[in-house]
Amino acid sequence: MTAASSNASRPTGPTGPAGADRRAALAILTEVIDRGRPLDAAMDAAFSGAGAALPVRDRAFARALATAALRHRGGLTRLVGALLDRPPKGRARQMLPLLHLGLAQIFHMNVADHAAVSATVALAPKPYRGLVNAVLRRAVRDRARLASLVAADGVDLPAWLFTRWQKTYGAETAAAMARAMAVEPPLDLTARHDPAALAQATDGRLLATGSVRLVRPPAVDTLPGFDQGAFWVQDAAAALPVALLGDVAGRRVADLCAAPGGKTLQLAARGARVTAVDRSAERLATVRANLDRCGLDARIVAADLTEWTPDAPFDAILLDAPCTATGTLRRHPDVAWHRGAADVAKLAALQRRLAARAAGWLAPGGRLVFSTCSLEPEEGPAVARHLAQACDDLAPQPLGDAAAEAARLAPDAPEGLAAALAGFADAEGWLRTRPDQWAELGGLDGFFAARFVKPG
Ligand SMILES: C[S@@+](CC[C@H](N)C(=O)[O-])C[C@H]1O[C@@H](n2cnc3c(N)ncnc32)[C@H](O)[C@@H]1O
Repeated sequence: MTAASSNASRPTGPTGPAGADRRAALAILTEVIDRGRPLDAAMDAAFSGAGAALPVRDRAFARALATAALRHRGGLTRLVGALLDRPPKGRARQMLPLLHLGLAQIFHMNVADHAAVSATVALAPKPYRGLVNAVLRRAVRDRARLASLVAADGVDLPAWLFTRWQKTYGAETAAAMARAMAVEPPLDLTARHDPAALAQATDGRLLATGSVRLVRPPAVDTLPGFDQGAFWVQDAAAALPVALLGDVAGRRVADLCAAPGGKTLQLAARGARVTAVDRSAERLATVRANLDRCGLDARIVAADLTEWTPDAPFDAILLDAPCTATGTLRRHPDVAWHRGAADVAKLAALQRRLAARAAGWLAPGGRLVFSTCSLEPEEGPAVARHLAQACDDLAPQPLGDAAAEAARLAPDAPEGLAAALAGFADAEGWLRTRPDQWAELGGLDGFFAARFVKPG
């Protein structure tokens, strides 16, 4: 196991037929890599139909294995290159995902070498068993030499992304971000009412910002309070943009680009009269299901925001815009391989367009927060600057010190939230979180948020 291990290991519990877990992992990885399917969708597909019979323990292992193979894809590709005399051609290329799975177990998981090798070889079609066996055995034998080949900073990420991060954040921070991306993240929950009670009930850690953090959690729907809607899953950084809107109780609030709904739930739980807009009816069904589970309500509108117009202005607006999501690679490592530099430019243009439209829907005296889960400056500070320049009647409200932030928060905000927000301010006063921050607590997703006010 290398220093950047996912620490993923086999959970306890009954198992299904021999090899079913690794076969599911192979199906997931093949869907993601060969067919460009998002990891979550590929997992849903693998665990439905015949896959629904797979025991919880096998599912967890399949999920951990496929995720580790994607999280370390850059390094695994390099390892395969070093282990094969020449790149595989034609049908032999089909063995690549299998080799990645085998090597992920050997280098990044707590799996015994003999089990990693024999169970992976068993999945190979007969003509390729010898090849897979030879490659994996050689990997075990040469582990120390090979580990040094994949020890370089950023080796697991596609070059387009790591080079960008080095340019934007500097070599040291980019390396720390890449290291943080290689580690299995904790599970963060947002409480509907009482974060302290939720932390106690789930044996979690109450963070200064009010989120509850669980390291090595059981399945979410087995946690106490799930059926009663006491919480929803939301990274601690993803919960911050709503806090920037301050006290929303009784206010008309637009949640633009709302699905799957973490921020809609936060707003509704704080007493806002929420209009949640998203163009995906399918994803809005998840918002509705989560609202129902938590006993909350919101007006849901399925519409394209480049065309939709509200019938009256809003007291507050959150625009959590579509983005490359490079801040969420800890949970969605597939994103790095499905996106490229051209997507950054394309999505940044859409963000500018949506932000300018949203600004026109804000009532005088209202606040607007623009956010993305991207680490790319074009999808954060550049959009915020553009909005400030393009809209005469909108003023940026930079993050201040802890006292200034405390005065802007809702009266029942968690005690440590104002200081935490102040600590996340970048040089321009926008909110910027990075995966290497709060490392001792298990890290954070990368988020950007900019706050504006429309003078009354
Ligand atoms: C980053 S996700 C939003 C996450 C959400 N705010 C949350 O906290 O759960 C972006 C969303 O934007 C939606 N979207 C993308 N383009 C859109 C458009 N032109 N109009 C409306 N929604 C759009 C997508 O369907 C997607 O659900």
